[in-house]
Amino acid sequence: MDRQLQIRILVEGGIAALASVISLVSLSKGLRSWFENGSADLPFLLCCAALVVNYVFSQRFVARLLDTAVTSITAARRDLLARATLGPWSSIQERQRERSFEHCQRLLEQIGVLLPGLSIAANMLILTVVAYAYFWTVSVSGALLILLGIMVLASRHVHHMAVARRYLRQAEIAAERNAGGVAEILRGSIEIRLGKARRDTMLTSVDGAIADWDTLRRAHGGNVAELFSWINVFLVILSALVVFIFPRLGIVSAAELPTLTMVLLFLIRPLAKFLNTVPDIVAAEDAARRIAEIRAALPSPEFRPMPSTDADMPFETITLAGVEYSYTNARDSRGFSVGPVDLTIRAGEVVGIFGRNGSGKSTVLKMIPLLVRPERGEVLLDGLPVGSESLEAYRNLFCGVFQDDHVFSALPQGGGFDRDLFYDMLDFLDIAHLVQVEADGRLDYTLSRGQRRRLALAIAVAEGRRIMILDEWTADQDQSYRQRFRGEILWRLRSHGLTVILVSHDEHAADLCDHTLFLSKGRMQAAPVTLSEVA
Ligand SMILES: Nc1ncnc2c1ncn2[C@@H]1O[C@H](COP(=O)(O)OP(=O)(O)OP(=O)(O)O)[C@@H](O)[C@H]1O
Repeated sequence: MDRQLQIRILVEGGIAALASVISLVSLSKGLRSWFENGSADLPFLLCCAALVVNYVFSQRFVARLLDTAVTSITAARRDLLARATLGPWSSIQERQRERSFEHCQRLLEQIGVLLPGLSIAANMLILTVVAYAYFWTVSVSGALLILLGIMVLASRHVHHMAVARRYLRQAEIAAERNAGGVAEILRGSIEIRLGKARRDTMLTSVDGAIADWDTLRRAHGGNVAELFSWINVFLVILSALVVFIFPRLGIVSAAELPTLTMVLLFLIRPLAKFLNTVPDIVAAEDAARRIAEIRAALPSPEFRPMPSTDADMPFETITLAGVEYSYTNARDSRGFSVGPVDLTIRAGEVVGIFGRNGSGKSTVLKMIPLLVRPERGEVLLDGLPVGSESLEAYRNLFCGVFQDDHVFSALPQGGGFDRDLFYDMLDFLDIAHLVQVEADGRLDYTLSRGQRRRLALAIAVAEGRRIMILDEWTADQDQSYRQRFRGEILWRLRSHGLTVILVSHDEHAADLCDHTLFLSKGRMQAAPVTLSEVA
């Protein structure tokens, strides 16, 4: 929030609160002079004018505060979206596993729900401060005594809020464990239903998190209830002090008592409202702190998106020059290293990457479109390194079907997507009768895993890019389709002018490639006579 806005909010809140107090004081004065002299036009007029000012400014104050908070939440949501779409792929994968994005969205939602109450509480706080300031004009000693009481209450508040913060934080961790466990149960819903031991283990773990959340939230409820009791007792003592004790001690005069009683009654309402909102303020403050922490740990966008990118950018070669990448592994101090790898991909070629499970094929494949950034070596496009300014255009050369592929619920709009070619590909891949495309591009289908990968291939082809990446596309296909892939499908991809980079365990696929790369334990290996010889 910029300083000018802060000042504006404070001034508007201050004017609203001052107008409230003026309206009350003038009403009290007006009533007194009406009873005593039978006329009180001026105070009543003042009261009405102050009420109008109060109406206008408190509305402005709350609306501006809400507006500012909503603007910050919207900015945070857009920032998360930018990081999710433009952040480095490998870090996003990592964060998604930690469910940071989901968590942030939930916290933002939580703040959104608390916002109206918080804005009104802020208005109440200013009102309380102004009403209290009025006390000083009537009785300094009375105001000092009230200050003493407020300080005692504030110390209880600080204590209870520290406890509340601790409970809320621990409850949030338990809720996260619960959500993570339920998500895992849903992902493994088949295995859970087939194995009692597995189900019992998961249930014990998730139920433990539920029990922890239950205990912590109950403790939080007890703590908040105790604080509310303190607030109630304080407000009763405060009223008794001002109305009964102060006049007897001569701290306020009998003439001032009606005005003070009115201001007091008026002060108690916003004070109670504000104090009761404090747990929500703590919860919102805690959520905002967690959001700030999560956002600081989330990777920033890798590049500035371009207004438009040439979907058909020509290229001649892509070269991996001595690229290397290492995974650190908490359980294995050696981790896993891939490279150095040298590979040149020429436009129009079919390039195959082969090797056993865990030999680093997918890692090399992801280094080609720079989804995984090599720690050493370079990726060159037509002999030139790909800088962050050309990263988006470079990545736009690629489409593909990856091992953990995702078929979006709707077809891409624009960007060179060829609907006719898509329908043609559905037909070519024998799934046209199983896929329905709605008028708005949404896809409606029920497909087996192998068929879903055919749909992913149809979409990728229709996207009209220059390079197709296929990571073990045939792994889920039946024998006849594997054969078809080696013949017809690969031929069809070539006929569309596509450069194909494929990872495969299929012995026969190597024969169809113009260029091959064999990997063993992350290192390049000379071409073996048969694939089973790859070490
Ligand atoms: N995100 C990661 N963090 C840590 N290690 C990883 C990660 N991804 C892969 N690895 C490790 O890197 C090695 C190579 O993985 P990669 O997926 O590149 O192999 P692959 O040859 O494609 O295997 P497969 O044929 O089974 O798909 C594996 O041993 C794996 O443990």
